[in-house]
Amino acid sequence: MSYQDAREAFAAWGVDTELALTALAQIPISVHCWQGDDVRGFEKQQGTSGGGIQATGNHPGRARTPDELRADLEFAYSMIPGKHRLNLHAFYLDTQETPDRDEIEFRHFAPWVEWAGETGIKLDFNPTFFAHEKADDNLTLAHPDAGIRDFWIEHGKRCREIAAKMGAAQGGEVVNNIWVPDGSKDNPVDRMGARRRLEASLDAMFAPAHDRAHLLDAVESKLFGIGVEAMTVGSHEFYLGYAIRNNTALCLDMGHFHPTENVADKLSAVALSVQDILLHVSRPMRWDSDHVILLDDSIRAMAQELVFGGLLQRTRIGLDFFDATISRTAAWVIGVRNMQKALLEALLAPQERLKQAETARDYTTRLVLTEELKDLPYAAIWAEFCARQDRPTGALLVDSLARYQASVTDRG
Ligand SMILES: C[C@H](O)[C@H](O)[C@@H](O)C(=O)CO
Ligand SMILES: [Mn+2]
Repeated sequence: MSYQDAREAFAAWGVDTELALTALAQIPISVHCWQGDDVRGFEKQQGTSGGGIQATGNHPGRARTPDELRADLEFAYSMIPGKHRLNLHAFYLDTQETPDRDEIEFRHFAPWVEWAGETGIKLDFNPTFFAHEKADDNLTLAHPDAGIRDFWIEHGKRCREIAAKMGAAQGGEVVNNIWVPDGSKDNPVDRMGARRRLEASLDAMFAPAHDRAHLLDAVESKLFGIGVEAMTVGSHEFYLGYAIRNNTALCLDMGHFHPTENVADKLSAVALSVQDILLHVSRPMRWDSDHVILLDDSIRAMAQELVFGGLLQRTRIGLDFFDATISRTAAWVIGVRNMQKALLEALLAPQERLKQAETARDYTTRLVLTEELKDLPYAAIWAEFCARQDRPTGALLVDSLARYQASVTDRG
């Protein structure tokens, strides 16, 4: 179907496709660097992946150096319409030096900052509280040993400083998201002690003030991980309270709740108490398995809540998945484009009409509408969005992804 025909089909429902296309072009997605190398990072001394997160698979083409990762990212962005961001983890530093986590500085990320300036791809940041000998027992900020807590507090402080400097360099806000793996494999007897230690460590880490225009602190909760099945210290309730008390952003990772929970439903609930929200859009399969996101009901529901709830302005959309069984660059492209497609569908919905039916308690009309809307020609609008930004769709996309993958398969 042509764009013009599709545009008329939506106009018949009172929807202006041009407005939707303009809105979609303004939604940045923070692409997670760690899909490119299976969450290994570029420190000279490598630890285990740790923290209950693990990429599985051995597809050829893993980025082994910062240059390879940047090349892969540039290719991925060239397949994705719109202007997006890069979410960098601290252990992706790019330097010949070997600073420990409590010694990293802004200069260790200079090549990334330079690249961001050249490409216009702005950075977000994350401290790395895993893959390190001082995190081997899945305790960092909540560790009973004050020396280990201090080590990680220093890491967190330095990351906040680095992120704030990145923000100053790129002229805007950098999200610095904190996730710690801390928890307990078996039933603990002093949950309160662990949570008090985590709270005190976070307080110490957040004590230095930074310009809010350059730094947005976020905290990420989790239900459980491999090796911390009995308790995660930084649970949802813990961080929801912490974010409210301390005015930080709250990060909701779609893989960090019970598999039957509807994470989209949480957006409007937490938005009443928390100003800024960060999403880690992911696809858990039976557990926090971090599969590449599909254009499925969970993603559609998330996008609809963002749009219908008027939450786009105060939500930063980041992705979090890593699959080493398929082309890593294709994984990025598929995942980001699926998030965009879900947002486009939500932007193309006759929102007021749907809400009117619900307010009038006319649930029959609401149901007829939601089901009939599924037949609208979204693909033609998406194809137009890609065409206007010179991005491929369909067979052309498949060919481009395959060609790039073939060019990196001989990496050792
Ligand atoms: C690498 C990320 O920081 C990590 O995936 C974290 O965000 C997470 O979700 C841990 O389960
Ligand atoms: Mn996450």
